[in-house]
Amino acid sequence: MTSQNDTTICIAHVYRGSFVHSTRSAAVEILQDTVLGVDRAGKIAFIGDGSDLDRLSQKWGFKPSDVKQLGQCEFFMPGMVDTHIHASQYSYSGTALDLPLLQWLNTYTFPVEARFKDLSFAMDVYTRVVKRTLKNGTTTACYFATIHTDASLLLGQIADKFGQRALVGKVCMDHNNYNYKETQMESVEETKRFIQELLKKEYPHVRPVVTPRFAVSCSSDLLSALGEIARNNDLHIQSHISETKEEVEVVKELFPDHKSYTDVYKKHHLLTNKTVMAHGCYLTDEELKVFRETGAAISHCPNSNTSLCSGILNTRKVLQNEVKLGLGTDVAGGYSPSMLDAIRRALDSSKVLTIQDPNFQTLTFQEAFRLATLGGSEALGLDEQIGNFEVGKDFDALRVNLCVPDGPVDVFPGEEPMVIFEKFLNLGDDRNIVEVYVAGRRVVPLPEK
Ligand SMILES: Nc1nc2[nH]cnc2c(=O)[nH]1
Ligand SMILES: [Zn+2]
Repeated sequence: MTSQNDTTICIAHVYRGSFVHSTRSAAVEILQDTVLGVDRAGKIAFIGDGSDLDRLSQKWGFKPSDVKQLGQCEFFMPGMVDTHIHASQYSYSGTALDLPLLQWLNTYTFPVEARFKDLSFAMDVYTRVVKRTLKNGTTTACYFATIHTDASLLLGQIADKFGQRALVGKVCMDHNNYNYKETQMESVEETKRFIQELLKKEYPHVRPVVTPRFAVSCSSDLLSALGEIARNNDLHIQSHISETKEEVEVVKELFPDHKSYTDVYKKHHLLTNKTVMAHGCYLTDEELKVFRETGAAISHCPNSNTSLCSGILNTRKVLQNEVKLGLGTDVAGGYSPSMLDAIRRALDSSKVLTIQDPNFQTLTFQEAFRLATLGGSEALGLDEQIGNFEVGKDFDALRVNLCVPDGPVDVFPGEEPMVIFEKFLNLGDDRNIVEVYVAGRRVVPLPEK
């Protein structure tokens, strides 16, 4: 189906059925019996009412018989955005959750990350994490790799091959107690090489992100150099902030001339409207104000925060301060690579705050869904392109079917669309995510072999 209309847009696919998404004004909007057309470039060309199909087909030059009709238990939702995931930690996800952060890094994380010097190990782990997250509905991932440039480039290549939208960061760190680190000069030179080589590939949906690991493992000179690289190349930045109390204390000792942890990043030009900082459990109101002013975002990683006993992010306070907020799995501090898990853990951790203070306004499931989709796109500065179903955005979408044979969810007669949707968020899994699209390309089911 490739006919042209008078605006010369070629419609590649048309879908009819229910579409569930967030908008700026509604955490969840359910569009029933809706028709959505995707053009050859993978962008949403039109959205209309099912009753208007004949007029739409004439206007856009497609045959009504070419329309793909969704089933009764099916709907489309936007692809999920994992704003913080360590691809290099995927091999031990689901294990090693018995130590606090700084000990956990030295005991489990650094020895595994050091292995990515070996490109065949990198190939195996990175292929598996990209496939696993795609199957679970992550259409966009903001990845930490390791300090190794070639393995980090390989992650970009693999994301491109399987069609995942990705920001990929070569990790930078020039001091810690362990033997897994670079000199400041290596870190800077290799970051420049990584950016140059990744951009040279011209992958349509894979971009580099400047990645100081965190202030604990980076010298002031390294942080400054990375801030400058990001500015000179107009790049995204990612790091960690205020995840644990102990870490906040260490940063105070390392950077005694700075007002706060946030101030350390701000003074090194690392807080911009393309920055995403993971965790932020212990940020003060004053620090949140700096986030809002700079346009920097927070990635809320609730599974990790609980699994490493790090803390609880007060998401309500972050939202009230109008700081951009997305969700992250933070594999492997978070044990699950699934963004559905991140939604559930975000709800759980918010409920814990309500248990502690009954006046605390618990996050709703609709709000958690928004964080996993549109919120994530805002946090990564990609909301002009992805995050919901708006004409002109890329078609990044999950086709969800709650009635798959032997699936994890039972649907009963007469259940309302919002109930079916809530069941998917709380009970669904990858068996229900029957198709995944990134920029109009179907990437799940995964290619055979
Ligand atoms: N959760 C988590 N926090 C960090 N802080 C610095 N590095 C890491 C990491 O790999 N995981
Ligand atoms: Zn992390």
